[in-house]
Amino acid sequence: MLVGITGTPGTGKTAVTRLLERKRQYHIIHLNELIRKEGLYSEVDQERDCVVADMDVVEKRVKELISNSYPVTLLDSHLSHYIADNVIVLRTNPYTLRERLAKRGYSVEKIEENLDAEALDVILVESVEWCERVFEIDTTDMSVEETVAIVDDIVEGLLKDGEQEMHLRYKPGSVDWSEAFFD
Ligand SMILES: Nc1ncnc2c1ncn2[C@@H]1O[C@H](COP(=O)(O)OP(=O)(O)O)[C@@H](O)[C@H]1O
Repeated sequence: MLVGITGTPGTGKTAVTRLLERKRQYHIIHLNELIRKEGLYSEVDQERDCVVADMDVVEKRVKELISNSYPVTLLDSHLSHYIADNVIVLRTNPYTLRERLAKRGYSVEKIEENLDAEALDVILVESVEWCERVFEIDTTDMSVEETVAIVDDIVEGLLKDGEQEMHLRYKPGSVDWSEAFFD
């Protein structure tokens, strides 16, 4: 089973999947690294300082890499919802996100673009459009370990057909930054 861990940059996808990697419970693909390492992109966006992934090629490569030795492969990327049917969307309050992205040295424009995307639920909406099952976690006041524990619970629910309960608890649309951010 392929499960995407998606979300706006800075919401914690890498921190969460790196910690999960240490537990060796899941096969984990860090998709952005793979795209750069294997050149799975069609162009380089100089202005945004990023690459434009060739999603057909990327999807094919991910399917090749899915390991039969693990029941679950986690796909870490803000693009994972274009590939996986099950996705967990990590959310972070835009004010907290601003601090995280500023620490990364992002330009003001890049920070604002990402904060708008988070505040407007862009990745959540795309996920609901593209994926069969979508879960949403507000990680703002959580530790990485707490987020990992919830991801574990959701994946276990998916494996045991117990996703209904998880779905109620982490249903998409439960996070709303509009009041906090647009007042
Ligand atoms: N509850 C949390 N879940 C995930 N990351 C968190 C959490 N709280 C704080 N963080 C921190 O936020 C940062 C998120 O960065 P990163 O994992 O690279 O994000 P992304 O991969 O989504 O771009 C990390 O420094 C991480 O330690």
